[in-house]
Amino acid sequence: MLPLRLAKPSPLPINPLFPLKQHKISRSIAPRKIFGIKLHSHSKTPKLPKSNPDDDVIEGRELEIRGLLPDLMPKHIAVIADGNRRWASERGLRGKQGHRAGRRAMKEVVLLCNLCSELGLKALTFFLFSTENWFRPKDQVDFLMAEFEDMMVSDVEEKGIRTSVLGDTSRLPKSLQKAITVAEETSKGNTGLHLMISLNYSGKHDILQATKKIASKVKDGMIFLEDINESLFLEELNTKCTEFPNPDLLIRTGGERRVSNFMLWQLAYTELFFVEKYFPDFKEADILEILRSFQQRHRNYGK
Ligand SMILES: CC(C)=CCC/C(C)=C/CC/C(C)=C/COP(=O)(O)OP(=O)(O)O
Repeated sequence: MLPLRLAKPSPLPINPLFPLKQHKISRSIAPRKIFGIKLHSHSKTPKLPKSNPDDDVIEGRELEIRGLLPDLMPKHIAVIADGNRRWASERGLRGKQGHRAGRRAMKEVVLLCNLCSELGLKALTFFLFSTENWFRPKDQVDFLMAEFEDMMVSDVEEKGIRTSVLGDTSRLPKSLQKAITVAEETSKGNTGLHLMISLNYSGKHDILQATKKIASKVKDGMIFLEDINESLFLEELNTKCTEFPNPDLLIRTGGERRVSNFMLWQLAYTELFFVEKYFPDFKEADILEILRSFQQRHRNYGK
């Protein structure tokens, strides 16, 4: 595991798909809103701005996205967005302000990953509320629930993004459950990035509930014991809503180096990146640097 301290970006790798024109990025495309943030694109799946020979402007972010290698793009990124309260406390702010700042940082990550979907990134999962988080002070839990609901209603407006919630939603406030159902229903046909938000999620619970469903199918004679294998198991996990359930890359901000009961089955061969920064300070440049670093890792899946 790499105790990643975000270092200076390494030189951009040459991208064989964009070898000649990648230094000329057009600004001329009219902006539209994604997740409350302006984006230069028109279509449902965001398009990277096209090169324009008459335009000498270099947009750093687009340039860096173009520098990534589509063949080595992760299909699924998972994020443990940690350190929001510590960020607030160090600034003499209240925890709520830290979570609001985290929400803004989350929008930035979602926006960037949505742009990366054109290069092959398909899914992004945020671990926002664990089954253990219920033990936090009630006013903090209530605030987070209200924020999650607001996020479902206000932020999940982006046309290309599909939203799903992972976890046992039955314990969430009824109004939040309703907002989740609406967000999932209205976005289910979207073909851009698949944003998965873990609420009241526990990796152990996910494995247990899958085991119970499989056991009951065996008991009812719907399947044989011999039918149980990894792919059948995956079909019963919370991540069954995506074609890419196993994250290729996990990012945890906030300096802790553990997975905290998150996607325990799905993380078996995930590349782990631990970032010292608190989540509200986690910016586009950080995720781009991690993507470049990920593309240089050798993955042999134990072979
Ligand atoms: C809509 C909405 C609220 C969006 C995103 C905000 C966000 C990133 C929430 C993460 C929630 C959470 C319980 C983080 C872990 O600890 P912590 O960050 O609370 O604090 P700590 O690690 O400093 O103790």
